[in-house]
Amino acid sequence: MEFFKTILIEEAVNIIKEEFKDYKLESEIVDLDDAYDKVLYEDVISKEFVPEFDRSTVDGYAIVAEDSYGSTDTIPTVLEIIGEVKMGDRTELVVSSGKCAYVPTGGMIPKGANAVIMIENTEKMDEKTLLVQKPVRIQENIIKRGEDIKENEVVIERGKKLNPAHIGALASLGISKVQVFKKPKVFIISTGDEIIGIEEKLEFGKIRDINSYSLKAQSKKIGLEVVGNIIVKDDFIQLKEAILDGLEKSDIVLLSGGSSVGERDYTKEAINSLGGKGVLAHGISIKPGKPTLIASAKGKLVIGLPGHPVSAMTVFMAVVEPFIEKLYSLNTIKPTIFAQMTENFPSSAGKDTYVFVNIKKEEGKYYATPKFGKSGMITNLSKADGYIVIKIHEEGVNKGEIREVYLL
Ligand SMILES: Nc1nc2c(c(=O)[nH]1)N[C@H]1C(S)=C(S)[C@@H](COP(=O)(O)OP(=O)(O)OC[C@H]3O[C@@H](n4cnc5c(N)ncnc54)[C@H](O)[C@@H]3O)O[C@H]1N2
Ligand code: MOO
Repeated sequence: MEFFKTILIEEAVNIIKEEFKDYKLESEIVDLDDAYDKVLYEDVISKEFVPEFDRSTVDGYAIVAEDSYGSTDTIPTVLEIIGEVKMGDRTELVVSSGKCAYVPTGGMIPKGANAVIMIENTEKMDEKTLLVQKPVRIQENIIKRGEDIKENEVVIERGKKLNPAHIGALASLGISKVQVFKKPKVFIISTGDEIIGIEEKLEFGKIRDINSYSLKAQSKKIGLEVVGNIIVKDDFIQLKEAILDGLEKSDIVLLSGGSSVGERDYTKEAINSLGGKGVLAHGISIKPGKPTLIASAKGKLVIGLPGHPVSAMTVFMAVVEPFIEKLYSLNTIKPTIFAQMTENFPSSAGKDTYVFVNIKKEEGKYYATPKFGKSGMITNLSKADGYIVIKIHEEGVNKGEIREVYLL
């Protein structure tokens, strides 16, 4: 029987990046309302200043700041109120020393004024007279023209995954259509005689198809479009046809199950029968997830993930995600925390070990407790808060050690 020679995770990722370096994502124009979580295709360059005019950040009186110097409750400065700025209107008022004008929050600063004193730091004696009871600095409570965004400034760079704040920035510039990367398409195949659809009756010996669903969700999470999924039996012809169908409909085919070395593990054979380069690597130094296949069929990426649900998801995170990030030219910083291990956990010799953990926060400090479940147990992952990676050269992790925990 043929056994696999494992390669490092980094090598696996590099093989994929190198082999598929010519994969280029197309772009599409979408409405701003549909742009959230998509990746920007081109730098957005501002054609305007935001704000277009100097605005007040508070409700108050536009004044000449120097007039207020030394003002207190007991010795206020007396100013003449020359009028009121109307919200949304251009103002023709001109403020000079000894004068002031009322401005609402967001209102235009009249010419001559260089600060706004908050209403609560003043007292209006009558329609024409204001007492200023506190000093303000020059430019205090004013947002200057272009202070937020300048004309010709790169507002958002290509390759940014658009978050709600980006959407707001685009709205501030009146950009209602955005050019984003088209999502790469993925087709998902679950293999195994024992695998049944989740709505089918569960007969003894059968297993519900977890992987199609968890992999679809993981795919969506990282910006892939799932174009289809199917369950196939451990049958060479059926498997080959399913892969061919997947290759026609998508850019990436993900299989799970049948990637090991058992007698009914046809994945490798089926991929190799399609022509092209076929299997590029079989076996990665990762726990869980060692029996992974990386292949090229008809010029497209095919990944054979292990059948165990946690293994399949782990390999997806370790190998598929970095490739998709590269495709999108993304440079995401994964959210992590530093936590103290509450127990020892052994590593597997010759592998990067992914250890799922539960996190507790006590008196401002994080504690991570490793989970000892098996890779066939989905709750080992669904009940976890994060994971740590024990690198290949390390001898496990010790109680009391501080570790970086990747949050799930
Ligand atoms: N002789 C060896 N045997 C095995 C090795 C090895 O190195 N030498 N590696 C083990 C490891 S580690 C894993 S992981 C599994 C991976 O095997 P396969 O990828 O061939 O997966 P299957 O045997 O088809 O399935 C494994 C397990 O997962 C269940 N499964 C499969 N698909 C799904 C699905 N869509 N939803 C839910 N559960 C699924 C399946 O019923 C099996 O229980 O190989 C070991 N063996
Ligand atoms: O490595 Mo397997 O993927 O442990 O379960």
